[in-house]
Amino acid sequence: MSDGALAASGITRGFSGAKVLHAVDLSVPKGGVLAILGPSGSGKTTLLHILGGLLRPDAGHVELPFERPAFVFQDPLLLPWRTARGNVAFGLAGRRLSRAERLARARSMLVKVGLGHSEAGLYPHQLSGGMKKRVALARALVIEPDLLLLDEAFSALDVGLSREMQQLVRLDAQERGVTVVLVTHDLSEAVRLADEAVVLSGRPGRIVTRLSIDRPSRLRDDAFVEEEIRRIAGQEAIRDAFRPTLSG
Ligand SMILES: Nc1ncnc2c1ncn2[C@@H]1O[C@H](COP(=O)(O)OP(=O)(O)OP(=O)(O)O)[C@@H](O)[C@H]1O
Repeated sequence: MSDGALAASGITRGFSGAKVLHAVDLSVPKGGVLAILGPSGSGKTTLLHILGGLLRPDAGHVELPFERPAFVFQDPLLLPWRTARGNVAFGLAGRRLSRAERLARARSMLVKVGLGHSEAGLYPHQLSGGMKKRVALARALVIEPDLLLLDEAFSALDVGLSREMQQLVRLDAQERGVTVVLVTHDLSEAVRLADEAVVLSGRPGRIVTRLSIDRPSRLRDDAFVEEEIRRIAGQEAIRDAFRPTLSG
């Protein structure tokens, strides 16, 4: 593919002789949102790292036609010696921007993730887990990525905040045509945000089903999301992947 799509074919990967991913094929059109779902240990994070070029597959190929990929890792990985504002501005370090401009952009992105002036000056050890996650998201968005890779980016947030952050990503993706790949355990997050989802089997992870969520994401209200989850949850592959969540 040469139309700006992210494309992966035959992705296989193991660690110390144990196969974690087997022959995964997927593609995401430019500006599309793909969710990766699957049970714990099915290789979702490994696949995300391969799609972002952080890890090489043992076999297979990834086409990665992007200039500014940004990751939000499961662990926020903030620099402990920098404030929230400093951590976000750090993402802009390579740009030809004055320090004042970098800090101004960082401040404004922190406001978008709901962190005001006083929080912007706090150090990571002074931030709650949810606040750190928001700083990590701001650090990714501030560089105006053309590929955004999210690994459980909203998982430590309460429901309201998680929805707000999802909305922020959705708007950013729509306005700038960002391609987004997100790993999640939360089916409702996938149904709200993604155009397509792939579901991995237990280890070694291979794609057992693909779902498409056809309604434009801005038109997915709570009733649609609930109905779609019911429909999807009826599928056997999804029941297997989400057994602990769905039975709760
Ligand atoms: N760097 C590594 N070295 C050795 N084993 C690894 C490494 N990275 C991942 N693994 C193993 O690969 C398997 C898949 O891990 P991965 O984190 O990709 O799964 P996951 O589906 O994202 O899991 P979870 O949902 O629990 O986060 C696990 O058994 C893990 O222990």
